[in-house]
Amino acid sequence: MDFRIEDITEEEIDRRLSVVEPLTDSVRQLVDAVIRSEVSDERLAAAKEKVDAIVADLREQQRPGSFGTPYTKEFIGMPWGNAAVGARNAVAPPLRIQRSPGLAECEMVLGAAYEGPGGCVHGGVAALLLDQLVGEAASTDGLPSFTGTLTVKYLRPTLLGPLSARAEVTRREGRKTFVHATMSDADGVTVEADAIMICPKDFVLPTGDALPPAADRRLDR
Ligand SMILES: CCCCC/C=C\C/C=C\C/C=C\C/C=C\CCCC(=O)SCCNC(=O)CCNC(=O)[C@H](O)C(C)(C)COP(=O)(O)OP(=O)(O)OC[C@H]1O[C@@H](n2cnc3c(N)ncnc32)[C@H](O)[C@@H]1OP(=O)(O)O
Repeated sequence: MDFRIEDITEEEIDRRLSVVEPLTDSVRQLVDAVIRSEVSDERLAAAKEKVDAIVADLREQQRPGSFGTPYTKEFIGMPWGNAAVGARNAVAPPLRIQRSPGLAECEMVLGAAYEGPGGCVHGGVAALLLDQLVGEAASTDGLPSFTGTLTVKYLRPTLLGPLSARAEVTRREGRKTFVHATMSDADGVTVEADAIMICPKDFVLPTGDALPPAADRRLDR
């Protein structure tokens, strides 16, 4: 696992985010436009050439492998490649997660890129987002934890559009944290999930440093 330390200031994090977040948002727009475009085949083929040119430009300098999750020395996480919340990852829906001890919640608008059954949110996308939230709820207050078991119950179809989600720690038992999560539309809960989150045995940071107290850790900016 990649938890490298990158010794940069909060100002530098903000500067980097101010460059990459608008780019990521434009790529999200591109994904949505490709799905829903009704322009001619010729214009679609021309768009491919333009996109290929941008990809070639960006590939001139690439890091090997994935982005990983660097932390600053102050333990601010930069999970910018993360599939659910990565600031550089257009696959991740645009989320702003609010965190408080044992709780993580967010509002979002899921569009065409997140479709499963026609007009509805893909069940795997709902599970992805709830998995992220249960991880954050468990890790903001207590031990950093990985998902051991995630049980997802789809109560009724979740229509694409404005949604909210929430995860709350219900109980802790040693290294295990139990979390309950829901996704809701304007009419109430559509998906609920229960997770057993586990802090790995003898957890130490790869740097060898002791884990800082929960209050001093921030999952991102
Ligand atoms: C500031 C610096 C912070 C550094 C960051 C560090 C860590 C980062 C962690 C979190 C990051 C923060 C936020 C996260 C946000 C989102 C996360 C998204 C969630 C994910 O996307 S995460 C990826 C998917 N996830 C995995 O990739 C896990 C793969 N797996 C393993 O890494 C091990 O398998 C592990 C660790 C799960 C257990 O390993 P282990 O050796 O510690 O377990 P052990 O045998 O000692 O069992 C101890 C007790 O847990 C019970 N138990 C064991 N396994 C269980 C299971 N699966 N389900 C239910 N209960 C289970 C036993 O029954 C026993 O219970 P009892 O004590 O009652 O007997």
